[in-house]
Amino acid sequence: MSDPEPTRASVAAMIDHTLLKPEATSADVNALVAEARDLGVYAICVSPSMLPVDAPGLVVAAVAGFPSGKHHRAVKADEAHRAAEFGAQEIDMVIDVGSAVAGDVEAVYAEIATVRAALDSSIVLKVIIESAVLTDDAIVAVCLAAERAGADFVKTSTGFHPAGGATTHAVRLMADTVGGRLGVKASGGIRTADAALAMIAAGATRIGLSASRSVLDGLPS
Ligand SMILES: O=C[C@H](O)COP(=O)(O)O
Repeated sequence: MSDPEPTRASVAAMIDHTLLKPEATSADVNALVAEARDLGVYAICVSPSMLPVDAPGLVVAAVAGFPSGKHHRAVKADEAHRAAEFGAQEIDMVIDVGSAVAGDVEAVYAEIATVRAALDSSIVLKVIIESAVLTDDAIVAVCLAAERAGADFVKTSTGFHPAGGATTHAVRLMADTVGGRLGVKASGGIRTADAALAMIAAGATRIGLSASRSVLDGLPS
């Protein structure tokens, strides 16, 4: 039997409603929380400096090593640990993409494992791989390293890289590699309902969006 057609509510339940702009203020975060409630999304995702966030009923995610990933692994681990202390239930960490490009998968594994070790096992760890700058082989290798290091999700993109964000090709490859064992989060540049539905059809189990309202407004209720 085929899966039921996604609805506004079912897609909302997969969304991390995201605000990661450098110029974001506390008032902007409060507005994000209010909109998240109104839209019925799963989680909000913010920068760690904006924690704690008063958002009862919503999962709170924060990023680590964002957006470049060019932070020492100990810094990412400390940032993730502190974010969890300040209420984050999920951490979206950026890998050192250069290590992945260079084929140094063990370096990528080591930094993910370092962040994982800094977090209670109840904290969901998502690994941002910046798929737009990786070859297919590198995407597969990094996804397998993330699984080995104890990540819960692999995630396509920061949304801040000039090479681009999520593609259905990358999501499908990531889902084919670790789907069913790890979640797959599509994020970066998803602006329409059709784009979100294409990501879900390709295997995404979570969608990261700053444009949550306009995406959901394009779906049937
Ligand atoms: O991590 C999530 C992304 O930053 C969201 O990107 P977006 O603003 O292109 O939706």
